[in-house]
Amino acid sequence: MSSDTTPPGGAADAGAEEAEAKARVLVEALPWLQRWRGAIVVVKYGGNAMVDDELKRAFAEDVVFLRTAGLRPVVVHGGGPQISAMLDRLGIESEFRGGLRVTTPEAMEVVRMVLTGQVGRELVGLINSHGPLAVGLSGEDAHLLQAVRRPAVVDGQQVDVGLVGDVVEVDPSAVMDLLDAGRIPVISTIAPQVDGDGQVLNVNADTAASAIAVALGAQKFVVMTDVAGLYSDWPDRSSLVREISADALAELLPSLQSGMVPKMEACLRAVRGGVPRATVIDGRLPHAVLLEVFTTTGVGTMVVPS
Ligand SMILES: Nc1ncnc2c1ncn2[C@@H]1O[C@H](COP(=O)(O)OP(=O)(O)O)[C@@H](O)[C@H]1O
Ligand SMILES: CC(=O)N[C@@H](CCC(=O)OP(=O)(O)O)C(=O)O
Repeated sequence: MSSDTTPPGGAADAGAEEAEAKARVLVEALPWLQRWRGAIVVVKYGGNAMVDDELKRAFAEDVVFLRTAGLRPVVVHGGGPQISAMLDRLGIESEFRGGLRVTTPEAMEVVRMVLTGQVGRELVGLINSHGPLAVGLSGEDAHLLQAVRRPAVVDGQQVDVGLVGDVVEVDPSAVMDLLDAGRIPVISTIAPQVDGDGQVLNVNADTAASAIAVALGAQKFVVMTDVAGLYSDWPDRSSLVREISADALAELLPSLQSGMVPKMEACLRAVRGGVPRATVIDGRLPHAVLLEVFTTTGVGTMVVPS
């Protein structure tokens, strides 16, 4: 409240400036609220946002915000660090080859337990602290995902990595049912093996998320990571890419390394599969999802059709 004892240019002006800045932020969101109303947005939750308690809560708020603003968010989560921690605790060795976890039958039991029983449950709980919104499901539910076994590629050679798969079929009907009921589906990416007699496979969560985005006809696909986005000349920090076409990304892909490869491949597949926008965002930033969806500049690297 203003007071006649406030000096000119003092607290009253500062208060007015702050109010103006807040109003600007809200008004900036208006065209995006209009544009994304009713849109299915698939968010791959991962990286730091999934291990830091404050970032976890901020992410849950973002998803509830999206839903409340009339969008239809679908969350697909990873859990690599949590799987590694549990395997360690149980004294089960775990190594990655060509970016994929070598998955023995014993490790597969842990992958399933951690993704569906731990990471998924925690996220459902965080979202549901805002209301009865989130419902967790795994790729095993209602034929959501089906996969075939795949090898890793190391130095150009195929290497057997055990119970690891690639998604070949998505039946999104269970997810659509939940969306139609106003819920927020939270998906863990365990996939039954095609003709596998009940065998389940460990699939990369970025890749599975993009297959789900395509099958749902999502209008937007967002992948969280722990860097500001894609760098064309990693680790040169001045080479951050704000927007890239699918064709330019396809050209750049062979030169990329490590964890960025499945993320950018996932974005490329999503866009080539008909999703108009795929963005890699910095999950270290609190409320990165809100900033991406409701501001004009967005955050991270956006992949668009060529
Ligand atoms: N061209 C690049 N642009 C951005 N990050 C890159 C690039 N090449 C390699 N990286 C590395 O990839 C990491 C992202 O992959 P990863 O650690 O697997 O992600 P997450 O844990 O979020 O799934 C970044 O933190 C960065 O260290
Ligand atoms: C085959 C394979 O490597 N699967 C991954 C699945 C989890 C995942 O992808 O989690 P992030 O998104 O957190 O990395 C794994 O076992 O770690």
